[in-house]
Amino acid sequence: MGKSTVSRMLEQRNVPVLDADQMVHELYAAGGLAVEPIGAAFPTAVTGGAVDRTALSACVVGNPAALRQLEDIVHPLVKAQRCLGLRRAAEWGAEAVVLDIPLLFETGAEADCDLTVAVSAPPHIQRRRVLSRKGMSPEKLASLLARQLPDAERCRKANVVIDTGCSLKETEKSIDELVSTFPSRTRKAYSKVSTDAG
Ligand SMILES: CC(C)(COP(=O)(O)OP(=O)(O)OC[C@H]1O[C@@H](n2cnc3c(N)ncnc32)[C@H](O)[C@@H]1O)[C@@H](O)C(=O)NCCC(=O)NCCS
Ligand SMILES: Nc1ncnc2c1ncn2[C@@H]1O[C@H](COP(=O)(O)OP(=O)(O)OP(=O)(O)O)[C@@H](O)[C@H]1O
Repeated sequence: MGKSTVSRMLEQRNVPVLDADQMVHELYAAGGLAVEPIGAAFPTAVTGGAVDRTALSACVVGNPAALRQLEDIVHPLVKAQRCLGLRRAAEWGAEAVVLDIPLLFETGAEADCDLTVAVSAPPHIQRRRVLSRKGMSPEKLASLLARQLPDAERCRKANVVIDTGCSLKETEKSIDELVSTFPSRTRKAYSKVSTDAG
């Protein structure tokens, strides 16, 4: 739907973003906290001390119970990382942080949010974009979509909907409008931290 693209646009405007998918990547890398429990639950999914996403996908795609089992391992670890990120952002003086979460309403994470934003595109555009990706198949798409709220319901629940069924330039404009509603200290604080961090 363009969630990561919108996240990048927000970061370019100096808004701090905590990206759940990226956290999962870190948790699955060698030394990551998810490697051991995933190895215990799905032995074929760990190779060379890291999670092999293709092998893990094969274990959970088309198997809702296995996907839930995986989520029970991963989601608490992601939540802990998120709390750490939020604490750090508060120390920096950020007044708002964007949480980029694929399963926001599905996991109840919206309870931690003051404002919710759904990134949405018409189904035929979503399908075309997703299926053009390496490693994606109609079966995998169906399996992941089955776990997600229907788009119309997600949009109904969100406070703001960003429609990405348009040009990137038009989406940039929507993001400018959205960011103009955020507290200005968020942007200033984050620019300072980015500089401090080198
Ligand atoms: C199933 C896995 C191995 C597939 O990995 P792969 O690299 O092939 O795909 P990727 O992670 O990019 O996901 C593809 C799309 O599915 C979405 N998605 C990811 N996990 C889930 C899930 N549990 N339910 C529904 N959609 C999901 C992603 O946001 C993305 O849009 C991976 O997504 C995973 O480990 N998921 C479980 C962790 C999870 O729930 N992550 C999302 C929120 S923290
Ligand atoms: N107007 C638009 N807004 C956002 N993305 C667009 C737009 N037009 C085309 N795209 C393209 O659609 C794709 C969206 O992919 P993106 O990774 O952002 O989606 P996502 O929802 O984060 O998916 P995932 O959660 O699977 O990573 C990108 O290749 C992006 O360039």
